[in-house]
Amino acid sequence: MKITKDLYQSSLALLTDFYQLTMAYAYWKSGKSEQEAVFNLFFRKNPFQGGYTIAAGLDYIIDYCRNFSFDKADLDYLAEMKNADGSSTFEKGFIDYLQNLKFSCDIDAVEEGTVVFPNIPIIRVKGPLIQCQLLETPLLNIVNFQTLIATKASRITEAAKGDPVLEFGLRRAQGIDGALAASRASYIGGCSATSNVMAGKLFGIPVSGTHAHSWIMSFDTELQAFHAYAEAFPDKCIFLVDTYDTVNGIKNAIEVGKVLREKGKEMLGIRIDSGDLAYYSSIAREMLDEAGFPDAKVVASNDLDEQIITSLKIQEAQINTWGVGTKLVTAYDQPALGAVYKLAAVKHEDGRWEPKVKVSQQSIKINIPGLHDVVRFSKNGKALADMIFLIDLDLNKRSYTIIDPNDPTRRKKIDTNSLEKENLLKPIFENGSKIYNRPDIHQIKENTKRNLQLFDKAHKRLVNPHIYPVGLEESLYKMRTDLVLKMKDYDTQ
Ligand SMILES: Nc1ncnc2c1ncn2[C@@H]1O[C@H](COP(=O)(O)OP(=O)(O)OP(=O)(O)O)[C@@H](O)[C@H]1O
Ligand SMILES: O=P(O)(O)OC[C@H]1O[C@H](OP(=O)(O)OP(=O)(O)O)[C@H](O)[C@@H]1O
Ligand SMILES: O=C(O)c1cccnc1
Ligand SMILES: [Mg+2]
Repeated sequence: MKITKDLYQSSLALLTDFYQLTMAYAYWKSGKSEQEAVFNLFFRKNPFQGGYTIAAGLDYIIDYCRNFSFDKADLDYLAEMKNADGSSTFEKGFIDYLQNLKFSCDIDAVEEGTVVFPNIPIIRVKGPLIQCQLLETPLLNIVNFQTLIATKASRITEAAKGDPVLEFGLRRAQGIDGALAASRASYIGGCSATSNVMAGKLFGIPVSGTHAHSWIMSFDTELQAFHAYAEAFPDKCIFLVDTYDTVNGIKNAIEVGKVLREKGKEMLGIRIDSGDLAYYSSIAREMLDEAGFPDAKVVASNDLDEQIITSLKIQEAQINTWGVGTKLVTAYDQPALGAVYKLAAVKHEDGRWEPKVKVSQQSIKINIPGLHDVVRFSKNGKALADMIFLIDLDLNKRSYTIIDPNDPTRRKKIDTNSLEKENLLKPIFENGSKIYNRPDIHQIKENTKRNLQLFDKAHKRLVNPHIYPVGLEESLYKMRTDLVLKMKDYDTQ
C-alpha cells in the first residue's frame, strides 16, 4: 500500500462510488458516453458558521486527472464483477472502452488559497459525459476535505493575529492520508509549520516541534532532562515546563537557559501544555523577562481552537506561538464541508447547450444551470461582490444587478465604473492537457494571505460574520427561475 502523495500519481480510477461506474456503463450502452456536458463543484454554506472559505485541493486533482486511467488490475477486477444471476456486470466491450479511455476534459478552477463563498463554482468540468461523471466522487473527496481544513486553519491563524501557529495534528488525524492532506491544507490556510515529518518531505512544508512529557519523565528530575536536551539541541531548546509543577518548570528552564548562554547559545523558549494558559503564560513571561530572557518565546498547546485562542487573546495571555492539533486536523466542530458536484448543461448534436436543473423543495438545493463563470468585483484592493453569470454575457456593461440565488429580495446593483474585475475560474486542463503552471506550496500560502487581505474584517470575524454578496446576474437568475418553473410543470403533467 502506497501511503504517500505518489498514491495520487498512480491509477486511482476505481477510487469512486460504484454508481459512477454503473452510470458510466449505462451511458456507454445508451450511446451517450461522448455527449458533452458541464458539471460544477460548489458548496452551499460556509463551514464553522463562518463568513468565508479557503479553496484547497486543486494540486491533488491535477495529479488525479493526469493519471486518470484504468490499469490492467482495475480492468480485471471490473471484468470479474457479477450480477445476482451470475452474468457479468460489465460486458467486455465496456471493459475495452475503459481500457482505451483517455482523460480529455476541460477543467477550470479557482486557484488554491482563493477565498470563496457558497454557490461559486470552485471547479468546472466540461467534457464527455462519462468522464465528467466518473470524476464526481474523487473531486469531491479531495476538495471537500482540504478546503475544510484550509478554512479551519485560516480561522485559527486569524484568531492568533499573526502569531505563528504550529500544526500538531498527526496523532489525531483521520488516518494516514487524512493527516497528510490536513498538514498540507493547514499550511495553505495559514499555519507556519507542521510536526508531520512526512508532510514536510512530500510537500516542502517547514517542520518543527518541541519535546514531550515522556522525555522529562524518563529522567530522575526535570532539571536533568532539560540539561540533557540542551546538550543534544543547543540551538533548538523549547522546554516543556508543566510535567510536575509549571512555576518550578519555568525556573528550571531559566537555569538551563543561563548555562546555554554561557556557551554562546540562546534558549528559544518554553511550552505550556496544561492548566490555565492565560495565568501560566503571564507568570512565565514575567519570570523570563526578569531573568534576562525577553526574547524567549512562550508556546502554548492543549486542545486549542479559534474560540479558545480568541478568549486567551482577550485575557491578554502572554503566548507567542500556538500549537494546535486535534481540533484543527479533524475540523472538530464541523467534520465535512458538504460541497456537491452537479450537472449544469448538456450539448446537443446541433451544437446547442441545454441548461439542466435539479428541482428541490429546498431552494438552497436547486443548482445553477447553464455554462457560467464567476467574476469578483473590487475597488481599491477591497472585494465588493462576486457575480455568477452566463458565459456569453457582455462583461463590459456599465452596470449589473446580482440576485441572491436563495432569496430574490436580496439584490445588489453593481456600477462597474472604476471597479477592478477578476475572473475567478482559471484554465487548468484543455482537452485533457494541463495548461496551468502549478504554484509551489509557499506561493499558494501567499495567495491565501493576499486573498484574505481583499476582504473586510466584517466578513472574517468568527461569530456572526457579515455576509459577503454573491449573486446571480439578472439574466442567469431569470433563466434559472424559468427553468425551475418549466420543470415543475413538466413533472405535474
Ligand atoms: N485561560 C483560559 N481560558 C480559556 N480556556 C483555557 C484557558 N486555559 C486553558 N484553557 C483551555 O481549557 C481546556 C482544558 O484546560 P484544563 O485546565 O482542564 O487543562 P487540562 O486539560 O486539565 O490539563 P492536563 O493536560 O493537565 O489534563 C483546554 O482546551 C485549554 O486549551
Ligand atoms: O491538544 P492538541 O491540539 O491535540 O495538540 C497536540 C497535543 O498532543 C500532545 O499531547 P497529547 O494530547 O498526546 O497528550 P496530553 O493531552 O495528555 O498532553 C501535545 O502535548 C498537545 O497537547
Ligand atoms: O512538537 C511538539 O511539541 C508536539 C508535536 C506533536 C504533538 N504535540 C506536540
Ligand atoms: Mg491532549
